[in-house]
Parts: sequence; C-alpha cells; structure tokens
Amino acid sequence: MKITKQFRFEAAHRLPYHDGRCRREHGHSYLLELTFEGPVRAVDPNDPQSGFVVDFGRIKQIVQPELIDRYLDHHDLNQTVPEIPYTSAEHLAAWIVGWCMRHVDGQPGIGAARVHSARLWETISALAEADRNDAIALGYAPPTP
Ligand SMILES: Nc1nc2c(c(=O)[nH]1)N=C([C@H](O)[C@H](O)COP(=O)(O)OP(=O)(O)OP(=O)(O)O)CN2
Ligand SMILES: [Zn+2]
Repeated sequence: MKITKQFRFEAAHRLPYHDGRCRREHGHSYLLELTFEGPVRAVDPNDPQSGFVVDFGRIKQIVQPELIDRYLDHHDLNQTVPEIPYTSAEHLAAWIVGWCMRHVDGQPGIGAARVHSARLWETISALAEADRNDAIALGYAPPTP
C-alpha cells in the first residue's frame, strides 16, 4: 500500500537557460507530496506502528529537518543543492526521491517501507512527479541490482 505525506516550503531559484521570465531569480511556494510504499503492519496491541505502512510522524521526523529545512525551505535552490544541474521541478522531484532512497529507506522506524515517488507542485497549476527510476535515470541514486 502507498501512503503520502505533504510538506511545504518557500524557495528561490532561476532557470538560466529558459527563454522566458524564469531566467530571472524568482520564488515559489512549493508543495511536496512524498509517497512511501510497503506492507501494512499487522494489528498488534504491543506494536505502536500497528496498521501502518510507516508512521507519518517518523517520516516528518527525518524529512523536515534533514531535507526541507536544510536544503529547501527559504533557500536559493541554485545554491543549496549543488549536485542538481538545473532546478526545474523535474530535477528537484527526482533529486528528492534520490535523497529519500539514500537517507530514509532502511532507517530505524521506517521498517520495510520505501520511498515510491515525489510529486512536487511548483505552482498551483504545475507539478512534476518522479519515481525511483527517474532518480536513477537522472543520476540521483545508484542503479539497483
Ligand atoms: N516543465 C517545466 N516547465 C517549467 C518549469 C519547470 O520546472 N518544468 N518551471 C518554470 C518556472 O520556474 C515557473 O515555475 C513558471 O511556471 P509556470 O507554470 O509557467 O508559471 P506561471 O505562474 O506563469 O503559470 P500560470 O499559467 O500563470 O499558472 C517554467 N516552466
Ligand atoms: Zn520557477
């Protein structure tokens, strides 16, 4: 089953190769929808994770300080994420999935859940959605054997 946790952040960026106004420094109020997939845990009175794929709170505990606050919220994305060659919504979404593959998958409290995809809303009408294959294809995660 899949579960999704939302995060919001404000950030500046520019797309220097764009042929319109996005060449200039500007900002967005981004909405990130981060989806994880895994088995639903059995209901067990001794398991506080009963009936969950993974606790929404545990996802937030990792992602908010280590991804959103450190790299994204109130940052200039062209500066803070140097391994991204271009801060399009497509690259940002794929980088976020790659980051979660490296920093969330397998962490204590995450259990068997794995990041599935990221939907990154750049404006109220525009979003990019990336999955694990996109993260690998764009070089943000190592190929899986
Ligand atoms: N495929 C992509 N196209 C564009 C991206 C992108 O990341 N991927 N980024 C931009 C700009 O950074 C910015 O997001 C402008 O987007 P746009 O939807 O054109 O924004 P508007 O507010 O002008 O759009 P409305 O139609 O008024 O909602 C450009 N393209
Ligand atoms: Zn933009």
